[in-house]
Amino acid sequence: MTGPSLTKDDRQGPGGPFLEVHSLTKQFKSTTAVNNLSFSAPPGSITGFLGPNGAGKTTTLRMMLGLIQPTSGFATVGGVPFQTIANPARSVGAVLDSLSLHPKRSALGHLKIYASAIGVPDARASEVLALVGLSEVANRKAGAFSLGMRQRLALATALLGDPPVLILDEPANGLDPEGIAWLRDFLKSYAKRGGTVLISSHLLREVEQTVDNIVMISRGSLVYQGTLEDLRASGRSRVLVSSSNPAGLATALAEKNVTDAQVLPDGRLAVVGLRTEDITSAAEAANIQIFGVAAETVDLEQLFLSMTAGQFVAQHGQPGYGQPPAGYGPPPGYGQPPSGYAPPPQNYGPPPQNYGPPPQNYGPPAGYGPPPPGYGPPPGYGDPQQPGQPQQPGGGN
Ligand SMILES: Nc1ncnc2c1ncn2[C@@H]1O[C@H](COP(=O)(O)OP(=O)(O)OP(=O)(O)O)[C@@H](O)[C@H]1O
Repeated sequence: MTGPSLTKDDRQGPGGPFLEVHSLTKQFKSTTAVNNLSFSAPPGSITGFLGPNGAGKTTTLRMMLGLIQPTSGFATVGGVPFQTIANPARSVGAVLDSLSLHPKRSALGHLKIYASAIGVPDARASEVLALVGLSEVANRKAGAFSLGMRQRLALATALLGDPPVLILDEPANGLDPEGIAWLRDFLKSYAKRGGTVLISSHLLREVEQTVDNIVMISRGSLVYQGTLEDLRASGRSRVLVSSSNPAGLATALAEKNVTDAQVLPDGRLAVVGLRTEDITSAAEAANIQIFGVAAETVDLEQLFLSMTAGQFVAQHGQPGYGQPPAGYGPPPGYGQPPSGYAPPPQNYGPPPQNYGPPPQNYGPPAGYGPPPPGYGPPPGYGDPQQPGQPQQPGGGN
């Protein structure tokens, strides 16, 4: 990595620049796609930018790269506003859309064209092909490439300027498990050398093995920013207790300083932070009979779905949801929100009546299936001048 064209007093980490977003907002007529969003991606690590479909990820990335104009707010690389960076392709490598290739042009030929456009020597084209493992097919026509090979070629294009920052929109889309494993290793070694990586996904599971940090959004607003480790810790196990007196048991546990115990709609008490044997001994001491105890672990995907569930409530227009109750946060019984958990947006609706702890076979919330008819990129989405081209930052609005 040669380093970007930034000034000396840039916000640099030990190995590379911070990527930062400051109060970004984007309004498309009546749609607020991104709402006062701030976050940062530190160098030397991989940050996952997560949110359900339509949450505002692509819009955010496009604003960060100067491809569309924010309604307000701005993004910086190493402390420098993106628009003022002298040679953006050498500072930030980005892949937003799937690559549009001339089918008769070879992979090497394609890269040479981009190399000359950003002013790097032709030899760099062969170097990046090697980096993404495509040297053997350098002269093969791109029209015959699989989706996975096209993804690699798009990445190679982003790497041409040897940038210290990579921004990839849903890079795992269409990759088989082997391709995902390859991408993970590639990004990890890039970050290990000091690079700053931001990758978006609508599936936490897809990037769980790859990312170090998480920025989670729902309906354009931040719901969590922090380490994956902290998010995991917040989804820690709980114990579900059936007893003769759930409220009495909660009181008995509170006397032992366990305040994270809540009575569920089915009458069981959900307790976080105490071992089963400690719960039963507290029950015995309080003369409460225990009928059954079940330990439950919440997985990350469940947590992700519960933290972004408000988006679906709003999107699918379920009736009767007014303002959120005070202090609305993650579902009851799931312990304290993770340290980076942000308060829900103002217009975040309350959970549906039956919203509670996810059942054992908890799946996506209702409506999380196929998008409603007609859902898709809105008209005018994308860059009309260069449909599907790898995004060379700094384009028009
Ligand atoms: N050019 C546009 N004109 C009008 N609305 C838009 C435009 N671009 C995006 N939107 C709307 O903004 C919201 C956020 O869209 P965006 O594509 O940024 O979400 P996303 O999180 O990237 O979703 P996905 O994972 O499906 O790509 C959506 O409601 C979308 O319909």
